[in-house]
Amino acid sequence: MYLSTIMLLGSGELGREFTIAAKRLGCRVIACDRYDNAPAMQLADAREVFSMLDGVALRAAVEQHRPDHIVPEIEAIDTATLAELEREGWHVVPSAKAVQLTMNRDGIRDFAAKELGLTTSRYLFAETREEAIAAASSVGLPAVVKPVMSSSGKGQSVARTGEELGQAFDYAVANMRGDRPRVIVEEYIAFDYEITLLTVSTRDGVIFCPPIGHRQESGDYRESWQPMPMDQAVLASAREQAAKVVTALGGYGIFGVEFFIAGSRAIFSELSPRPHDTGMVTLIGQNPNEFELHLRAILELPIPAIELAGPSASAVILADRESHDFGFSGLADALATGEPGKPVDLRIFAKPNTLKNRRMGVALARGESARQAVERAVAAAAKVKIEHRD
Ligand SMILES: Nc1ncnc2c1ncn2[C@@H]1O[C@H](COP(=O)(O)OP(=O)(O)OP(=O)(O)O)[C@@H](O)[C@H]1O
Ligand SMILES: NCC(=O)N[C@@H]1O[C@H](COP(=O)([O-])[O-])[C@@H](O)[C@H]1O
Ligand SMILES: [Mg+2]
Repeated sequence: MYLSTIMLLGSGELGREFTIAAKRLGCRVIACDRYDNAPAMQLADAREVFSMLDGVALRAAVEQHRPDHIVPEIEAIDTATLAELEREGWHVVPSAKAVQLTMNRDGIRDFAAKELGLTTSRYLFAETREEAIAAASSVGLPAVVKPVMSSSGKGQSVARTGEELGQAFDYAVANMRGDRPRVIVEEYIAFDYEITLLTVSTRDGVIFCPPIGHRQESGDYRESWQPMPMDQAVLASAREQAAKVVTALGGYGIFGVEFFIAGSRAIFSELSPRPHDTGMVTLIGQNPNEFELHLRAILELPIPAIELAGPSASAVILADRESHDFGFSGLADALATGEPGKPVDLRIFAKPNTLKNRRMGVALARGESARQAVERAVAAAAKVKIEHRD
């Protein structure tokens, strides 16, 4: 009855949109996450609640549901179990190697810089405060310090002096995920702008979405826009590097490849072997969107030319504090800002609780230029209010 059975490891907002795409094509979706009622679970055929870092529980869920495709949606997964499952014949998207290398910054950075020769910032890894401070002599100051295992900017800070490097190390270790106190100390790049190049590895070759520009605050994205107007030679360099890395990682699916653009250089930063949060902008302007592209690539279905309706943007809706009883207001005002040819739309993720700065939704808009689309998305997002009742 179903086209295919997909097990999602992680069930947040990205998994929710992926589930919608999969349901539209008649797939069966099993949504897994560490907490019940996660956004994708609300739409899936079945759910399993366990920590994705618990290899025993992960294997049990796979053996119970027997998915055709295991689709990671978050970074922190027991990748040793995924590698074992792949060896036993289960299909891990895009490949266990890609998931394993990208879970930790040290894995993907060394692979990109040393094995593939991509352009990256100068960097060193440190496991003690002293090593972090000593890294300044080769990396330079200011330097960005991040836990090797973290995402969405957690534990990340910029150090301007040796003393601050020590503090940045302590901060990274206090906010890391997992139990390996290891940080990357990397050269601070004073970039002109940064992009996500959504790169799709398909049965028929590698294809690219129009580049997405974004603005980050505290290591997490606030607005993204598409297309980012770019110099063609720099875009060509980013594409070449992205194609090289996704091909080397193996498997089919979409990858969010992040670059800093400084002058004529496209500097590779990191990559997600799955849809990217900044790529939510594709929900309003791009056809197929990033979730549909991921699904089509995984199922080895043909992908038509990627079309962009016009300049588009997304702006996040963040919570300001923790709450377990809350609602939303202002949606009508936000949606009323839509105009013919310049639509405005919303996604409310329906996460069961808020936390300070937790992303609860996103506003989407089109405009005459990317700049105008951003202004419209930001204005719509600002109209949506979270009403706390506790
Ligand atoms: N070396 C650097 N120089 C300048 N800015 C940086 C550097 N590294 C990171 N940043 C800034 O911090 C942001 C987050 O960094 P990065 O993507 O490495 O972290 P992350 O926690 O993996 O984020 P996510 O998982 O949301 O992509 C970058 O998008 C960029 O704006
Ligand atoms: N940058 C990675 C990213 O955006 N991941 C997305 O956020 C969810 C976790 O949200 P939460 O922390 O609010 O539970 C993940 O499940 C994924 O959809
Ligand atoms: Mg990033």
